[in-house]
Amino acid sequence: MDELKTKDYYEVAASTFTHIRVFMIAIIIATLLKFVVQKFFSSKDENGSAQTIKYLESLPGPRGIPLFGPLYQLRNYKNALRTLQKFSEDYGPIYTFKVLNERFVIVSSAPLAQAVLGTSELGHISKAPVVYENVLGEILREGLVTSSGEHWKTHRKILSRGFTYKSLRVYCKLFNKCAKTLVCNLESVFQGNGDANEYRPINRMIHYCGIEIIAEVVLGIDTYSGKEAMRLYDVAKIVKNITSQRTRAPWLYIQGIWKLHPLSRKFYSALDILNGIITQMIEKHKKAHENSPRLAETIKKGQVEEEEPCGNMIELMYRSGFNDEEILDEVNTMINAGFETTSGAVHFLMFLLALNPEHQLICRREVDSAFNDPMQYQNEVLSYEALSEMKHLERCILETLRIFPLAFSMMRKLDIPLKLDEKLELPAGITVGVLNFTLHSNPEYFPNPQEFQPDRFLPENCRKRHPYAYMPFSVGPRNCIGMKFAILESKTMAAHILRNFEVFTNDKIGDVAILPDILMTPERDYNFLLRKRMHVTITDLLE
Ligand code: HEM
Repeated sequence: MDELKTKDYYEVAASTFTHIRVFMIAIIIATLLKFVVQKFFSSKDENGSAQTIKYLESLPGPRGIPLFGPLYQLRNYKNALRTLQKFSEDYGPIYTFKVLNERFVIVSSAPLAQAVLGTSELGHISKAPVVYENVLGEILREGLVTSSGEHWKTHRKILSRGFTYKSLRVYCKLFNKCAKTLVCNLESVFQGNGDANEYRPINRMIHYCGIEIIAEVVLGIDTYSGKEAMRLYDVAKIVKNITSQRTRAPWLYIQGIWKLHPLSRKFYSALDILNGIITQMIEKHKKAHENSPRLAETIKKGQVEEEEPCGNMIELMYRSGFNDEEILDEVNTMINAGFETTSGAVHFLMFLLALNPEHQLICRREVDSAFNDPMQYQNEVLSYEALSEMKHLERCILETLRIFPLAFSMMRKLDIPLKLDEKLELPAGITVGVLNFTLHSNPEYFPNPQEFQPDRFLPENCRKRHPYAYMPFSVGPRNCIGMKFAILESKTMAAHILRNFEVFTNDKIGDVAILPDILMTPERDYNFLLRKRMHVTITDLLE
């Protein structure tokens, strides 16, 4: 574990650049070889009728440079999201390009996005090839994000039971507990030694709160002990950081190069530790539930209500008859899909509320009225109902995810042809993608898209919008299973922060580049000043 300290990671990452020339040569040779093999020895080039191919060829799109297509235009990593945005503006709602022999079609209108993501006719079309298979596939394997077909369908149905209304009500207590620890941690930073007016990052503390929640909900780790969750945080962070590094360096997608790279050793050691923690928890739960019937059996016997709330997800998986490998894959998936997404959203939310104090004030009024109501705040827990009532805070979260939709690209490899409209059918074999941030900044759907306007999400305004114009959680059969969980968790963290602090920032939106890692990631953490609020609660008065 010691050898996996973040400092070491940066040292190793630095060595990437000393090897860069060797890798550049390797990548050029490898890509040339791949091109030659695909061009001359493979029949996998574009499927579809001559008419479709002609149509695809006629679509606009960045042609870029031979072999690498628009990768050259996207080489400036800090600007890459803006470049993709510009492609949509320049080439319209559907455009195409090729990288090596792979054809990509990108759509950025709501009806076309619906045709891609809304269909269940395709069975469950595979997730995007490159990143999913080569990079994320190593961690998530056959988990929900990366699997397809019957396996996906059965697992999705079972795992959905971990996100029902009854389960969410149970998690609410835990969200509150972890959010209170977050407030204590923030207090110790801003009220401890040092300049009380200094602006500081808070991202690490928000992320730590996120992992505590996931550790307890998914793995059943008791976060009161703190130690286990901290270990999980350290190791999950290393796996994630290295994965991000790899996403930025396409030559590391090539297994031969990756396996020789020093980062891969670090990656596999961290992954082993992560899998070790999960395996330990699986064994623990197996022991604890040795004598209780597996859920599948009890349902058959009609003894358990469908809607029984979930204790934790390992228990749900074990009792539903998943084997150890399946549990490992799904737990890794939930940790990766559920931890940095939500905490990243809270980080962006705090930033946007600090930039828009008038909305911070409206949210705070909502929050205070819940905290001051003994029916809504009992035994130091904001109830599920209280959180559901915080409508303006919810609109601020939705608006935050419009501007920063963390999981920004939904790519699909077509297993069978896909009809986009009456005239156009995309052939099997190509990769089609929807970039939600381009839809979210389309003035046709969101006038003045650069402005923070939570009222866009008032019910009357939502009704007027195409259902596929807004999709931070994707839409359709493969939408985010954790959407309600994420909104409830974000609300709880934000409510506790706003109850205790006034939030300021000295950063501006353009100061920090947003990087297209696996998730949208600010190039550096935003800086905040948190001023402790003085409030007297009804409970205080009664005491
Ligand atoms: C703000 C927070 C979150 C955002 C923005 C988000 C976004 C998304 C998006 C866009 C997808 C679709 C990806 C695609 O189609 O390629 C997705 C899928 C998924 N998300 Fe989330 N997510 C969030 C939180 C969570 C949480 C808290 C969990 C679990 C605890 C979770 C678990 C999953 C899983 C398992 C899938 C795959 C679903 C499937 O393919 O059936 N997510 N998420």
